[in-house]
Amino acid sequence: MGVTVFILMGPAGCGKTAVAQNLSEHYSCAYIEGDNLHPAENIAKMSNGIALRDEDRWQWLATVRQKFLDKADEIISSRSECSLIFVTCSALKRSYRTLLADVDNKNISVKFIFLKCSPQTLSNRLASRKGHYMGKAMLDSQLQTLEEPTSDENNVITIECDSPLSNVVSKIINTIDEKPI
Ligand SMILES: Nc1ncnc2c1ncn2[C@@H]1O[C@H](COP(=O)(O)OP(=O)(O)O)[C@@H](O)[C@H]1O
Ligand SMILES: O=C(O)[C@H](O)[C@@H](O)[C@H](O)[C@H](O)COP(=O)(O)O
Repeated sequence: MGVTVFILMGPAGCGKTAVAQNLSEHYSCAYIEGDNLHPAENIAKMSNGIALRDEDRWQWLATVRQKFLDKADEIISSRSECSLIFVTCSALKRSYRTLLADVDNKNISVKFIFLKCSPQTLSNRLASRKGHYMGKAMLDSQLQTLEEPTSDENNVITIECDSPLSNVVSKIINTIDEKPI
């Protein structure tokens, strides 16, 4: 049996968590929250409005990757019904995506879903989100760091996400199920 890992990616506020929760519910499949895997130092930095650097992110990305690989092994060995895993991870740079997708197991396929939003939408969503360490003030650095996936990154599906959540989730489900959008 093969497992497909879908990594919901994009800057803070694009909807990674909200979308992943909906998809995992729809498919009754696993969901891994990348934000929960940051080391405490990273959370402290972001809470204080300090943007992460590459050096802060490598270990975190390796942890995210290991977490979904372990989950995929578990699914394969238990012959679980659901062969999909949804992961939230900003994966802002191409080099981060390369690291995450570097999986030497023909039974595990890694794909990215880029939740593409206008800066205005991101700003509005971060302003209204409550109780999260990542404030609106960090948005500029997120957008500066973001390397939008290019057409040669053939493991990336781009979904326009300025529309309501239900619409975004439906578009992704249709794509995963290979129905016309
Ligand atoms: N498509 C959408 N339309 C409206 N609000 C959304 C949409 N996607 C997410 N939100 C809301 O925007 C905020 C940020 O979403 P969240 O999932 O936390 O983003 P991320 O995990 O990418 O930082 C949350 O309050 C969430 O409920
Ligand atoms: O690489 C980074 O700078 C961080 O991972 C960042 O991109 C991520 O967005 C935070 O974890 C905040 O969490 P939210 O994305 O849920 O706002």
